[in-house]
Amino acid sequence: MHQTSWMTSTILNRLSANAGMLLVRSLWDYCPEHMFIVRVEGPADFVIEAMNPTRQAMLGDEATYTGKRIEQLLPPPLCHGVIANLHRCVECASPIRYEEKGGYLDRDGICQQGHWQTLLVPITNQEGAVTHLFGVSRDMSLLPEQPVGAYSESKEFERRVHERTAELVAANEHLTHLATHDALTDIYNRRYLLELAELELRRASRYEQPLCLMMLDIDHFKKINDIEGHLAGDEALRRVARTILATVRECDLVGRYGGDEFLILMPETTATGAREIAERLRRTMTQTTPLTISIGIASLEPSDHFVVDLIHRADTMLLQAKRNGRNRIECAA
Ligand SMILES: Nc1nc2c(ncn2[C@@H]2O[C@H](COP(=O)(O)OP(=O)(O)OP(=O)(O)O)[C@@H](O)[C@H]2O)c(=O)[nH]1
Repeated sequence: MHQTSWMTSTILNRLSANAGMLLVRSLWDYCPEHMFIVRVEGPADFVIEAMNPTRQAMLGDEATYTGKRIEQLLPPPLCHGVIANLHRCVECASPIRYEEKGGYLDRDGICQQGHWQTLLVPITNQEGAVTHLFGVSRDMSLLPEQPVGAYSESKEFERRVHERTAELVAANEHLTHLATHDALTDIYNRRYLLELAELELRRASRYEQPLCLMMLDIDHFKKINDIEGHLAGDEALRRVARTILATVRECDLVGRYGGDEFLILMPETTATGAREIAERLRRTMTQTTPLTISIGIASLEPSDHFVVDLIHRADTMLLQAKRNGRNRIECAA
């Protein structure tokens, strides 16, 4: 098996367990390459378990990273590329090499462009299942120093390639943002939210975790358009989006479903928890804006196979909230 072949090789085989541990520890602590360990929670679900000091120096303290999922730490589209490679390594259950580029936030929260060459090694349990992935990444943005005066043309060429690559990466990120976000409110658009929601639903079903969906709609929104004009209507939609983002948790997925309807998918949240968040949102909306909202909540049931099942129940509850007088919350039992 790949994962044990190095253990049986010559010199390591002669080391005592303690010396072996010291060797691993020295490599981890002093290696100038980035090292990390990721826990495999599902086919497309990966949690950071550890990062060596080199990686922490670039991205932030271990405490900021450990226990977090890749998509919580890296912005799209970089996180999609990373998850795809992690998934590929789990699928083939053998080491893979790849290059990745993209924007990320450094330890000071500043957006940087990264370029890494990574070796990913699967770690299996006794049953042969891949439980963790060990990665070593070389930071390709750290180009080797060249002698002063020499290769100036190639340096200039490299500088232009870097500049061009950075422009392309930025343009690519911009296009990805346009394709995944609603142009008016800048929250997720319907298509992308539903795509993410299907993944969340599969994950929650598989691990039997609670999941709730909130559908909300502005009360008498048509009147704002009719009386104050469409620009005022647009501003009301942006305001609702901002209020939602400021009220829900970071891991909740917020998107515009269409018109004045918004969806909020809340992972690891029970119906009771969702009702509390919905009540907070309803109250904040009435206290900080001239608007009121109605909310329908549905929680994941074992018979749900697709997000549309949840949407259907949340929509029915929303309709009930409207019928029962608006500015209220209804939750599917
Ligand atoms: N300004 C603006 N209006 C929009 C946009 N998309 C949809 N609308 C309007 O949103 C309104 C939706 O109204 P409804 O949800 O059907 O009804 P309502 O007035 O909110 O009434 P209740 O939902 O029953 O409380 C319609 O007038 C649409 O024209 C948009 O992007 N901008």
